[in-house]
Amino acid sequence: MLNVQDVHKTFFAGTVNERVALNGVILTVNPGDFVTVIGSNGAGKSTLLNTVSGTIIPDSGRIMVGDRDVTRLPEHRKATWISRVFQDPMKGSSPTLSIEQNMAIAQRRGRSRGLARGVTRARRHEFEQELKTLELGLEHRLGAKVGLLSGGQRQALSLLMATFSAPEILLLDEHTAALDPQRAQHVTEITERIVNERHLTTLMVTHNMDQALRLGNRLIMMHEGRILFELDAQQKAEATVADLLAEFRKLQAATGEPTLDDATLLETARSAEPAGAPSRGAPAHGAPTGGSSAPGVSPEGH
Ligand SMILES: Nc1ncnc2c1ncn2[C@@H]1O[C@H](COP(=O)(O)OP(=O)(O)OP(=O)(O)O)[C@@H](O)[C@H]1O
Repeated sequence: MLNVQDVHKTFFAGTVNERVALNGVILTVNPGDFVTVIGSNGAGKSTLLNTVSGTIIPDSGRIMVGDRDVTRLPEHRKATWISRVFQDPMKGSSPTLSIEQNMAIAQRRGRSRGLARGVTRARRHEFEQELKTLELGLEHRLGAKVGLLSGGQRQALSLLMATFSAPEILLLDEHTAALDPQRAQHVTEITERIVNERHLTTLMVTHNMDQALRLGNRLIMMHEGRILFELDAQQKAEATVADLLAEFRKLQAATGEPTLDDATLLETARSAEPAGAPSRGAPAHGAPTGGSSAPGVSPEGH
């Protein structure tokens, strides 16, 4: 379980460049929950993931993984419990090592340091079985250098490696955003399967509204460092991309600032329903989150 308790983070506090990135985030992700995270530009989505993973230490508040207080632990100390897949397919694996060497390291992650000396036949067989599930033919290329793989193959491998050690928390940071639509779709399907099969407790940031609605059992929308509203599984099932876009537009009207960046518009254009399609009755005013500092979806409250 992940428990984010009233976390605040301000960059360059007290200077002209001050940026409030997290402004009292309260979030409980229960075991097996798959929470998708959307939000306006600079809403604090990445900073939230960074504070959970340990890349950034919050100014105040607490982050608990199970009953451990991990607020001030650096990233490498959290690696046993928290895994992350980044947007950049180049980040999750070592290009100069083979697929099996990368997998061997991933398997040992958080347990001991250094490169596994050799890969036993049993482990190789295990790796092959794991790779088969990706349906990319990588099980036949265990000795190939990872640098030779395509972005999509590499991202699928990163995802597999990130989930190898059965992390208590899986963080997905726009992990399909850099892929072309077809590969993004494939990695999305793999994500859904792995998370479900392994019952992983997952937090996924995405600019793709369709993906945010289709995947997971909860959705949160962030704005200005807070969780503005949350949809539960039922509400998510009933909501449409058009409903989510309407929420962004409401925010834009209230703040006078653009809330949708190019990445979101592009991703959304790919997946949005035809203009004028009837809403499936989305809870346009999503349920207030259990601990959200925002009273509901209404931007007027901010
Ligand atoms: N390392 C940093 N140094 C200074 N300011 C930062 C840093 N990281 C984030 N910020 C600022 O904190 C705020 C939140 O940024 P963050 O990247 O978390 O938002 P986001 O929701 O992920 O945005 P986007 O969807 O546009 O990537 C922004 O104003 C951003 O400029």
